[in-house]
Amino acid sequence: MHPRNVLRTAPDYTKLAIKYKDFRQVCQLELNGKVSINFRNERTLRELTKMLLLEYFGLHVDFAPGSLVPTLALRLNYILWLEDLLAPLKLAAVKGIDIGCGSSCIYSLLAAKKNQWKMVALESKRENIEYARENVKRNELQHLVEVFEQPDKQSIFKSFFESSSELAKEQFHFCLCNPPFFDSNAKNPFDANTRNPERRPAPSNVRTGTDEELTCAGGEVSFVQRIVDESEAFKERVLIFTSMLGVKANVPKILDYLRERQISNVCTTEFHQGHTTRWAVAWSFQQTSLQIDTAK
Ligand SMILES: C[S@@+](CC[C@H](N)C(=O)[O-])C[C@H]1O[C@@H](n2cnc3c(N)ncnc32)[C@H](O)[C@@H]1O
Repeated sequence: MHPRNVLRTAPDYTKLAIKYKDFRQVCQLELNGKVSINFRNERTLRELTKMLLLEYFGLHVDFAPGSLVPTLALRLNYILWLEDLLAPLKLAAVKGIDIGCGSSCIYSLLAAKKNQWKMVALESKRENIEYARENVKRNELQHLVEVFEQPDKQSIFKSFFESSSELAKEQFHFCLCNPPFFDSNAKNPFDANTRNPERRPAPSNVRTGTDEELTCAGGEVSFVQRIVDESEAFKERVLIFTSMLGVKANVPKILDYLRERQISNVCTTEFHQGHTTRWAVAWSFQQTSLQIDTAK
């Protein structure tokens, strides 16, 4: 985990269960008086994420029924990596784009609340847009986060930059993305595995999220390739383009895709959270060299 991740030290769930009633209701009390958490239960994960966001960041967040429940440790690792990438630029005010913010709007809320970054959160799913806007409002972050309704699921930046939004005229320092992972064209989309079963234990968390949130034609590789394509069209509008990847084997595919387009200012990283590892790629068309691999 990133050295600055507050969840590097395991939270005291027993203390937190005493403090938060809704979280207490999904905890199990062990014979030794400590509480345990069943990470395989969706409701438990919801209450856990809600409670951690409130405890560590004072954020009140709700999720659309059935939608993706984000794990906080991973989202924080991504934000902290972005902080590291941006640090050499010594910017007074940071502006970012969150591609596919989900119903929680978690990345934009964290970026705004933790770092006062100004965020545009793009989302294509109607219900997620409504929840995301409500989450921004509930936390009084409307001055920092604008949720933009993506009218075309095939579009990444185009619809936004060509919209009449005042923010569309601005330049952004970064974009981030947790792309839909599974391939909707596959026979059994959810059979795709993110891990090598011989080397890594089974995931401890239940999978959450609707088909629409988790799948797209071609899976995450196609989605990130579309970000690369559109980054070429909008290279002057965003300084550092980034995306997360759910599978290690997809990292070289994206690096090859970037290389084929002669995009050479590139770096990668790994996000470690317990048994779960994720990867991320960053690229830029500007001169400022990106930090090289910083596995956290
Ligand atoms: C895997 S979820 C990530 C949600 C959230 N960012 C998180 O990490 O918890 C991907 C999100 O992208 C949205 N999405 C898919 N295609 C999109 C597009 N072209 N533009 C904006 N959002 C899109 C989906 O509806 C979904 O909410």
